Amino acid sequence: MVGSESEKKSRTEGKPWRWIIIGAVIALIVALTTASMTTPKISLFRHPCSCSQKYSGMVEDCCCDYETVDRLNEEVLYPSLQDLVKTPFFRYFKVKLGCDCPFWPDDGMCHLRDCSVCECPESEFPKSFRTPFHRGLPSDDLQCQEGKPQAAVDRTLDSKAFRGWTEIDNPWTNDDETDNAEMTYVNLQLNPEQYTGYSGPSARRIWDAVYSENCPKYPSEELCQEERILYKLISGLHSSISIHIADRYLLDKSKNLWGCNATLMYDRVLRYPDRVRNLYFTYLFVLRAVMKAQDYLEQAEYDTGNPTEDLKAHSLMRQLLYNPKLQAACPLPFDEAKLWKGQRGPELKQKIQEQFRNISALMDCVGCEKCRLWGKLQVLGLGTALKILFSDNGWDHLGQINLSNLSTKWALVLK
Ligand SMILES: Cc1cc2nc3c(=O)[nH]c(=O)nc-3n(C[C@H](O)[C@H](O)[C@H](O)COP(=O)(O)OP(=O)(O)OC[C@H]3O[C@@H](n4cnc5c(N)ncnc54)[C@H](O)[C@@H]3O)c2cc1C
Repeated sequence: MVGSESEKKSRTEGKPWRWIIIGAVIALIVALTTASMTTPKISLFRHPCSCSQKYSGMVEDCCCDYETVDRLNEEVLYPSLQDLVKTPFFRYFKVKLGCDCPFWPDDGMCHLRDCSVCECPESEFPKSFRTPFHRGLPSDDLQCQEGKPQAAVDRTLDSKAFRGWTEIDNPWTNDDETDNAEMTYVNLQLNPEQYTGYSGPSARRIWDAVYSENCPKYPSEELCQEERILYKLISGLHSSISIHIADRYLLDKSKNLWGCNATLMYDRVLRYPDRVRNLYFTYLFVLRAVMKAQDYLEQAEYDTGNPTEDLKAHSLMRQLLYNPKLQAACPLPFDEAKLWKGQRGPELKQKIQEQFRNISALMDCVGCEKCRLWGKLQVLGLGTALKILFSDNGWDHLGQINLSNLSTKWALVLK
C-alpha cells in the first residue's frame, strides 16, 4: 500500500495538508478537537500525477476561492482548532454507541459493538483494553470485532470535574439524544479518527446506501442545487474520512508503526478532483454555520466544571470568531439564502431533511465502534450546520439551545 521512498517523498513535499482536517470543521468544531488533526505533509497541489493540479477560482456553490481557503486554514483555522479541541469542553463527546441499525438488523454486524465493550470471552479480549489508561495497539486477536482491535473505542474519561452535557433535538439527525441511559462519554483525544481495518461488505453496504438511497450521485442533470449540495456534503465527509485513514495508517503491524500512507490518500481522494473539491465545499459550508452562529457561540456558557480550562475554551472561541483575517478574507463562505426558493422549496427541504436523517440513522449500522463514533460525530456536526443554516425560525430560535454538545458537534465538522 505504501509507495516507494522516492514516490512517497515527492508526495510529501510542499504545502501541508492542513485544511483537510478542518474540512469537516463543522462536523463542526467537534472533529476539530481531535487528535486526528495532525498535519500530514501531503501536497495536494504538487502530486506527481494528479497532475500537479492547483485548485483555483471560486469553490463551486460557495463565495470564497481555493487559495483563500488554503491560506485561512493554514494561518487561522487550523492552529486555532488545534488548541480548541484539546479543551475539556470540546474533547468530550456524548454519544450513543449502541448499534441499533434500523435498516438491516439481522446482518450480524450490530453485535460487534458489544465485542469492543467487553462481551467477548476474556481470552479473546486484549489485555490492554482492560487497562483504563492504555493507549497503544493491542495484539491482533480480537475475533469478534469488525475491523481490528484498534476499532474499539477507549472510554476512559480523565476529568472528574467534568459536568456533562445537556442534549438538544435536531430535525436533521436521527438520534434521540435525550435518552441518557444509552449515552456514553468519549474523550476524543484518546480516540483519534484513523485506520481501523474496517472494510469489505459491511463498510461498502453503508456507503452504497448513503449514496444510492439517500443522496444520488452527482453530476446528474436532474439534480437541483439543494440535492447537489447534499451530495457534496456527504462526498466531502467521505473524503475527510479517507484522508484521516490515510493520515494515521498502520504502516507496519509487527512494529506497531503508524504514519501517513500517501498512496492510499492519493488512490482514494487526491486523484479525483471532484472529491477534493467536495471537501473544500464541506469545509466552507461548516465554516459558514460557525460564522452565522457567532453571537451564540460568543455568549454561550463553556462550563465543564473546570474554570481555567473553560475560560480558555471561551477565549479561544472568541479569537476564532473575531479573527480579522477570517472576517476580511471570507466573510460569507457560503450563501444559504439562495436555497429553497422555488415553488418546490418547502417540499424539497422536507425530502432532503428526511434523506439526511436516513444517513444519520445509517451510522448506527457501521460495524466498527470507532468508525461509528466518528461517523456519528461528523454527521451530527453536519446536521448541526444544516440546522443553523436552514432553521425555519431563523438562527435566533437556536438561542434557547444549550451549547454544550452542540459545539462539540461543530468542532467535529470543523476538524
Ligand atoms: C461512516 C463510516 C465511517 C468509517 N470510518 C472509518 C475509520 O474511521 N477508519 C477506517 O479505517 N475505516 C473507516 N470506514 C471504512 C472506510 O470508509 C472504507 O469503507 C474502507 O476503508 C474501504 O475503502 P474502499 O477503498 O473500499 O472505498 P470506500 O471508501 O469504502 O468507498 C466506496 C465507494 O464510494 C465511492 N467514493 C469513495 N470516496 C468518495 C468520495 N469522497 N465521494 C464520492 N464517492 C466516493 C467510490 O465509488 C468507492 O468505490 C468507515 C466507513 C463508514 C461507512
